[in-house]
Amino acid sequence: MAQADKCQRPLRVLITAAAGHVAYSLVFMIAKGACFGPKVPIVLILYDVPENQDSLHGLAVELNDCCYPLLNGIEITPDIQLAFGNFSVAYLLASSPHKPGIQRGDLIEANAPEFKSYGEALEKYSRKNVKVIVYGDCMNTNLFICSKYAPSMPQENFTTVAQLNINRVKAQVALKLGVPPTCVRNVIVWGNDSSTTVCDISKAKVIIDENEVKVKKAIDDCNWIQHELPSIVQRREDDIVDCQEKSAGISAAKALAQHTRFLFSICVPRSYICMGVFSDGSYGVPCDVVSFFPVCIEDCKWTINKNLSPSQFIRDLIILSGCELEQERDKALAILEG
Ligand SMILES: NC(=O)c1ccc[n+]([C@@H]2O[C@H](COP(=O)([O-])OP(=O)(O)OC[C@H]3O[C@@H](n4cnc5c(N)ncnc54)[C@H](O)[C@@H]3O)[C@@H](O)[C@H]2O)c1
Repeated sequence: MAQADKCQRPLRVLITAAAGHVAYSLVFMIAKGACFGPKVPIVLILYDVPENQDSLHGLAVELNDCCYPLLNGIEITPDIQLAFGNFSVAYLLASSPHKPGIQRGDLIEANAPEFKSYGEALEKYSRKNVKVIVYGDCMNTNLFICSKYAPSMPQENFTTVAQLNINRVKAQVALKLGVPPTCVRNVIVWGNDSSTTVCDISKAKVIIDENEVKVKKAIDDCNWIQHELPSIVQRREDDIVDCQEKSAGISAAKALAQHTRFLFSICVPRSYICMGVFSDGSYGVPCDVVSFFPVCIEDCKWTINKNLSPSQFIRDLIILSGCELEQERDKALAILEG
């Protein structure tokens, strides 16, 4: 196994809502090298509300007891200035979990002030070259708000995570075709992370009996592809919450780890990569919203992949999801600015 580089300065990684369910799985992924690779030493900065500092202490004890060679330190704080004052990568996890019966508007209302305060803290206390990964319900709108209140921070520094949606599509396609999910590639998701997320398998391929074929051809069921598959993926989080009364934890952390490895070019993908990034108007998505797009990564910098030509059916769905993003952005701004 690769050894941690003892000469390298540890990477300082901030996690917000760190006493929560998603963070509980994520910290172990980071500490064992699943996010930044097996050679990068890590200091974790765990930020949560004062009432949950005991949980953070318990988490730190568990992490220490794992004896991960990469983990060089754990800092725990309810102080936003301390948390945001010295880090290189932040996972800004939303604190309002999805619950049965909760409306999307309620989540926007709960998240907007929190991500405003994260944006203000980034602006005041953080270096301008940090990378910020935003995750959780309404993540694309949360990123928009966070970046708006951190105006001197380049927009390229911010991304949201589309990988869980991609993994969910891959898992369903694999199930339908009776193959392992690793045989499925080139799934794309566009738009918002909501009931309008666009699952696009028009370019996806699958290996069946050692031959790579188009997923569309292998499935050959237009209704399943256009309606049933997106509906399963969009309902997935509700299904999990209904069963275990909390959000997805392990699968969310795995998606965050994959996103990180792509973003920092730690692994070279065999497939399209998708992320939530600021729109430049590509594919008819309005400018000034954050949307899932296929992206290319070079030297840890993303650019929107503009070489794809989605079908008219997919284009219409992307535009619909873009309209929802505009509405959510405007709702969040109205809450914050009156
Ligand atoms: N869409 C999906 O598929 C999916 C999957 C998993 C998680 N999620 C989302 O990810 C987010 C995190 O989920 P979770 O299960 O970890 O939530 P959780 O309820 O387990 O944890 C939330 C944490 O946030 C903390 N918190 C509350 N207010 C805070 C504040 N002002 N500042 C900092 N921390 C604060 C709480 O103390 C708690 O530790 C939620 O939005 C959840 O819905 C979405």
